Amino acid sequence: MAGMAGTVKKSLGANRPRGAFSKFVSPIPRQEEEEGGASRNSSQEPQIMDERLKNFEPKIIELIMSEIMDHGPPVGWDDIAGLEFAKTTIKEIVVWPMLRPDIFVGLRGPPKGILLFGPPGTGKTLIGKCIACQSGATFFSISASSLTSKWVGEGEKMVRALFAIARCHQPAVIFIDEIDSLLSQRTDGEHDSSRRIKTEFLVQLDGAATAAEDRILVVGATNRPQEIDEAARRRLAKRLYIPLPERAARQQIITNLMAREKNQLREHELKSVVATTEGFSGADMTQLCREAALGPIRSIHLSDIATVTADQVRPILYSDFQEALKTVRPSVSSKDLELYEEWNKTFGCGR
Ligand SMILES: Nc1ncnc2c1ncn2[C@@H]1O[C@H](COP(=O)(O)OP(=O)(O)OP(=O)(O)O)[C@@H](O)[C@H]1O
Repeated sequence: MAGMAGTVKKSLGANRPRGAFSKFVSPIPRQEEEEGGASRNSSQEPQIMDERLKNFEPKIIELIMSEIMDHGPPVGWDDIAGLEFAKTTIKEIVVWPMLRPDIFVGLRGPPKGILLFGPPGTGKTLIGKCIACQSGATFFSISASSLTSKWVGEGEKMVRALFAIARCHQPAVIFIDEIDSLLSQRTDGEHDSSRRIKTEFLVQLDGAATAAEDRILVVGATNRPQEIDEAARRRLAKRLYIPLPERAARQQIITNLMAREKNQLREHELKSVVATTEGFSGADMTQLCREAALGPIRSIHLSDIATVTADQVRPILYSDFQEALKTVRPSVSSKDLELYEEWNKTFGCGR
């Protein structure tokens, strides 16, 4: 994962800038609460340790709160260019039900798991985060490969603790990147530990699905949907294709990014960049803009770089984009795209 959703340092138990529905009570004491606790009226303190977490090691809870619970800046629907079908579907099937659980009951009940699939860098993580922000939910974001590699031997416990903490912070969105590495259909040669993590994950997913009152949504993201086995596919009932950005979306990405920079990109020049970037992902577009933004800096004489003032730096020009296009290439091959289209036709829930 890259970009705005991933760059902000996460801090332990910090309050998140969320919507009106947001709520956050840290289940572990914060530093100042421990230190200053004696001098305050302790009867007015909220109950800090949630009963439901008492069987988990504080170390694991702390790890999840600091590394997995996301406290970054909020993401709105307008920050995500294009993807109108996916955005509309998601608002209807998950965001509204999270905001109005009273009317989305019975047949209108939300799915407990959805799958976002498509090429890398197309905004899957942004969508996951946006769902959480727009529904006032706590956002937990984890890469499945870190469950199997980073926390060797702890993966299973992590999964259990993650769902338990999410249950204490409802509504909650658990975003699992590279979910294919957790739910792959490969069985031979599969390590015992990864099989146990997978089993635990499916148990937790089923648990969340049967407890109708739990407002926990699992959002899985993958660039390799064909690796996901049938059992997991069935549980992630809503499967949405997140394709490469179309022309209008590519234009919006450039416009949004350039709005914050000094530039002299004219309308027809913008259109020309958009036309030449067919096949670029959202992440490629962002990379292109970053590269073009370096153009004005590169044009400064090396001996002046230490003394130049910010307003002496020239605006970003069309020629900077032309130069950037020589080095930034699309990262997704057309062969890969065919695979996604094919999988979407067979298993996707959409157009
Ligand atoms: N549709 C989009 N609108 C705006 N920005 C986008 C879009 N898609 C991608 N980006 C840009 O690319 C960056 C990477 O996107 P993101 O992490 O959401 O992709 P992803 O699909 O989750 O990729 P991966 O599969 O590699 O994790 C974003 O932070 C953003 O800067």
